[in-house]
Formats: sequence, C-alpha cells, structure tokens
Amino acid sequence: MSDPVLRTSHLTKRYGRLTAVDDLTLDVAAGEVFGFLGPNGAGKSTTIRMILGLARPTAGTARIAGIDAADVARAHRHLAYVPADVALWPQLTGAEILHLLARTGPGTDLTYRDELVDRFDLDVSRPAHTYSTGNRQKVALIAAFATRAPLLVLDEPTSGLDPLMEQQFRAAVGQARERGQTVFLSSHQLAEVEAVCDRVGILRTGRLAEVASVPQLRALHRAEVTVAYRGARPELAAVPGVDGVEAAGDGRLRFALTGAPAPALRALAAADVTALAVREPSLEEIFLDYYGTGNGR
Ligand SMILES: Nc1ncnc2c1ncn2[C@@H]1O[C@H](COP(=O)(O)OP(=O)(O)OP(=O)(O)O)[C@@H](O)[C@H]1O
Repeated sequence: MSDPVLRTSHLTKRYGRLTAVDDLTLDVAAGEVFGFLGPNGAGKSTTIRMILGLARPTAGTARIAGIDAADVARAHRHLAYVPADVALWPQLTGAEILHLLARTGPGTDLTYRDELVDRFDLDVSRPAHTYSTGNRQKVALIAAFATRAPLLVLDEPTSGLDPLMEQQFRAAVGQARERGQTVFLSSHQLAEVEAVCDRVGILRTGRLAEVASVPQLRALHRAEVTVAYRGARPELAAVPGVDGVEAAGDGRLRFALTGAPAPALRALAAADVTALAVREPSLEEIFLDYYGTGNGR
C-alpha cells in the first residue's frame, strides 16, 4: 500500500516541562481535506512547524508522502504552505512574486494560477508593500493552490479574506480535492471547516481529543429537539439521551438529545405530537462543548 500523504506517528514536542504536542498519531489520505482545530495554545502551530521541518520533534515523526519532514529539501517537493502571517518581498509586484514562487516551489500550473488571480480578483501589477493583509494572503493562496503538490498545508489562511473571497477559497479547496490533493487546514473559522472538510481533528492540550467526520461529530453531540403537541404533555423526563426538557411556549417542548433517538421517539409516539423539529449542532457548538470556557491548555 502506498504511504499516506501525511502521517504523524507519536509526534511529540516538549518545551522544557511543557508538552506542546503530545503523542500525535494521524494519517491523512490523498484527496482528503482535513480540518485541524483547537483553541489558542492547543499545539496546532507547533504541529505544523514539525510537519514543515521547522521544529524538530522531541519524539515521533512526521512524514510527507513517506519522506521524513526533517529531510526538508525532499519533503518540500511534495508540499505547499500558506502561513497565518504572509510576509512578501515588499518591492516586488504580485506578478513578480507569483513568478518567483512558481520557479522555486514544487511545480506550478501557470494557466490555473492565472485563473486564480482572476477569481481572487488580485491586482498583480502592484508592489507587495501596498497590499493589505487579505491581498498578501491571496498571493500565498494562489501560489499554493496553483501547485500540483500532493499536500497543501494551510495555517489559518482566510482570516483576512472577505466573504466573497472566502467563497473563492472554498471553491479552490474543492478543486484541489478533485485533483487528488490533500489539504491540511488549520482554522478558527468553524463554518469554513464545516463546509470544506472531510474529517476534523480536535486538538486539546497537545492531544487529539477526537478525529471524525463532521456528521460523526454531530452524532456524538447534542441535537436540539422542539415538539408541538395537543393534550397531555409528552413524558420525557426519564428517557435515555434526553436532557434539559423545558416548555417552549404553549403546547411546545424543547429538549437536548444525545445518541440514538429511538427511546425519545417512542416516548413522543405515546403523545399527540403535531410537529417535530430537530436542529443538529453546528461545528461551533460542538467546539464550544469540547472547550467549555474556552481554554485549550
Ligand atoms: N518556542 C517555544 N518555546 C516555548 N513554548 C512554546 C514555543 N512554541 C510554542 N510554545 C507553547 O506550546 C503551546 C502550543 O503552542 P502553539 O503555538 O502550537 O498553539 P496553537 O494551537 O497554534 O495556538 P494559536 O491558535 O494561538 O496559534 C503553547 O502553550 C505555547 O506557549
């Protein structure tokens, strides 16, 4: 069997007594879009630095297409990277920078690159020192998406993009996936992760708390159910998976449901239910469930 595009095995980074990344084992396959989530300080950047060979693991390995990330020259032939803070050569124009990156990177589809310049509406005739944060991100994103690198590592790549450009970003991720490229996306934009990712890894104090598809994550978490009924109120108090039953106006009830819905449906079937609505949690709600008051450390 061929190597996964990205494999971390027991990847660990300690800074003195602090374990920033703790025994991270993960495979990301070709054509997969993987969302890497966690609150500030959870260890995302440290993981990415080890994947890029910028930081040396205390233990374990990161491999890109089977090549140890520490073998930077070989590994970087298989990846393109967009950092959270894009720094560009200030005197060069957008066009000159894209040309330079195409010559030094892992191989670029120039026709597709020019199409992306149009779609991201980037004025490449201007020098980079006149670019806003969002425009600098566009340059780096265009350069990365236009490569045929098997792995795209994107570290919070859209924080400076407006909603129209966010749409273009999502479309470009979709096209990368169609071409069989793997996208490793660290992001705090949970709606974006929900929209584009096949699987999501949730990092907490350096450890992977969960790796699952968004639908699988939803199934593990609470859905909000609202029912309308006539006559006697449905009896839900002792039903497995049901929590926090409360009145939601006249003849209406609301409750949280975790796990299999069958027991709740049986209890509701005994009452005269006239309407039923189930709202699944958003990734944002799931994320907040994991982190409660929001501290990842
Ligand atoms: N060079 C370093 N020396 C000492 N501690 C470090 C170093 N780099 C990171 N850390 C610590 O490791 C932990 C993980 O940091 P990291 O930057 O990887 O988190 P993150 O998930 O990327 O956070 P953010 O979302 O804020 O970027 C933090 O507690 C941080 O203070």
